[in-house]
Amino acid sequence: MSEAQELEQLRQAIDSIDRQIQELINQRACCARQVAEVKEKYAALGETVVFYRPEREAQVLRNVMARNTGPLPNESMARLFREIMSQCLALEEPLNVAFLGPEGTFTQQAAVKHFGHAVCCHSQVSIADVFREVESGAANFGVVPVENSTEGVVTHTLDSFFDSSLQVCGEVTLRIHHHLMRKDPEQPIERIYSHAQSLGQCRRWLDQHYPGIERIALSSNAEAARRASLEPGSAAIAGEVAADLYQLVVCNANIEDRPDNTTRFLIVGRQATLSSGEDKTSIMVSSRNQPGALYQVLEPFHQAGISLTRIETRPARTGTWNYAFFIDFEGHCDDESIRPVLAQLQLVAADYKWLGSYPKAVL
Ligand SMILES: O=C(O)C(=O)C[C@]1(C(=O)O)C=C[C@@H](O)C=C1
Repeated sequence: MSEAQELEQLRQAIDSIDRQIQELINQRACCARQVAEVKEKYAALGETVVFYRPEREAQVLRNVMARNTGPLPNESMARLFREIMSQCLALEEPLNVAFLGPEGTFTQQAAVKHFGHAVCCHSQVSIADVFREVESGAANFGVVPVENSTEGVVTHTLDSFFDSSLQVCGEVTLRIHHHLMRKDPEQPIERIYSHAQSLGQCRRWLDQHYPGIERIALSSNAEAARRASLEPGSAAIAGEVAADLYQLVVCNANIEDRPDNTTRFLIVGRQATLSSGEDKTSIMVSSRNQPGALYQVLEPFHQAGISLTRIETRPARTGTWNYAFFIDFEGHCDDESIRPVLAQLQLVAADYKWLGSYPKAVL
C-alpha cells in the first residue's frame, strides 16, 4: 500500500468514529434537556430551578479520569468532557459568570477552566463588583482569586465575605506562567507594568535581569499589557492570553520565580452545593479575646482528625486588634464527621460564618 492509501484507510476509520462520537454527544445533550425538564417539574411553585450542579459535574469529571485508559492523558480527556458538559448545561440554562477583569486576566482563564466555553463571561473592574453582580442576580456566579502559592492571600476576596451573603460553590486552581512582553522589542525598556502580585511572583528574575528599571503596579496584568501596547518604552508582565489580546511579543517566557506558581480561585454563588464525595468547606470564625481561644477553635478539628487545608488571619470588623480566621478544611458540612465539629465551633467561637461546602478542584 502507498502512503496515500494507508492514510485514506485510517482517515475513513476516523470519519466513522467521529460520526459515532457526534451522534453520542447529541444523545447526551438530549438527556441533559430531559434532566432540565425533570428539575423544572419537581421545583416548588415560585422556586428558582437550579440547573447548574457543581457536585455532579465534579463526579462526572472524576469518573472520566478514573476510567481513562489512554493514550490521551486523564486531564486532556477530562477537559474534553468539561466542554461537552458546558454545552449541555447551556441547553438547560445559559449561565452568566462575572469575573475579575479586564478581558485577558488569569481570572477569566480560571472561569473558562471551571465552567467551559459555553458560559457568558462578564468582566468586572473589582472584586467588590464581582460580588455585587452575583448578589444582585445580574450574574449567576462569580470568579475571584483567593490565594497564590508564591505571594499568599488575596485579602480583598476574603474581606468581601464579611458583608456578603454569597457562598463558595467551587474552587479552581491555575498554574500561572508569567511572560515579559513588549510592543517593540528593539526599544530600550524604561518601565515594567504588572499587577503587584505578579511583580512579587517575578521579583528575583526582575532583580537579576532588570535591576534598575522602574516597576509599576497596575490593577491587572491585562491592563499592564494594554499599557505596554500603547507605550514603546514599556514592557508588561502578563500571561499568554493578554499577549495575544494586545498583540505583544513575548521576549522572555515563564519568568516566575517558582516553577510551581499556582493561583487558587473561588466560585461564588447564591446556592448551596450538595456533597460530591470529595469536598472542602470554608468557614470564618473569630475567637474570644482570652487565653487558649484559638486552641479552642482548632481543637474540634484535631479531635475529629480533620485536615485543615488553610488558615488565614484577617483583622475583624468587630473592633481594633480583633481577628477573624478564615479556615478551609476537607469534608462537606453535611458529612457525618463534619457536622459535630461545626456544632462545637459555634459554641466556642465568638463569631462563626459558614462560607460554603464545595467539590475539591478536579482539573
Ligand atoms: O446531572 C445534571 O443535573 C445535569 O444537568 C446534567 C449535566 C451534564 O451535562 O452532565 C449538566 C449540567 C449540570 O451542571 C450537571 C450535569
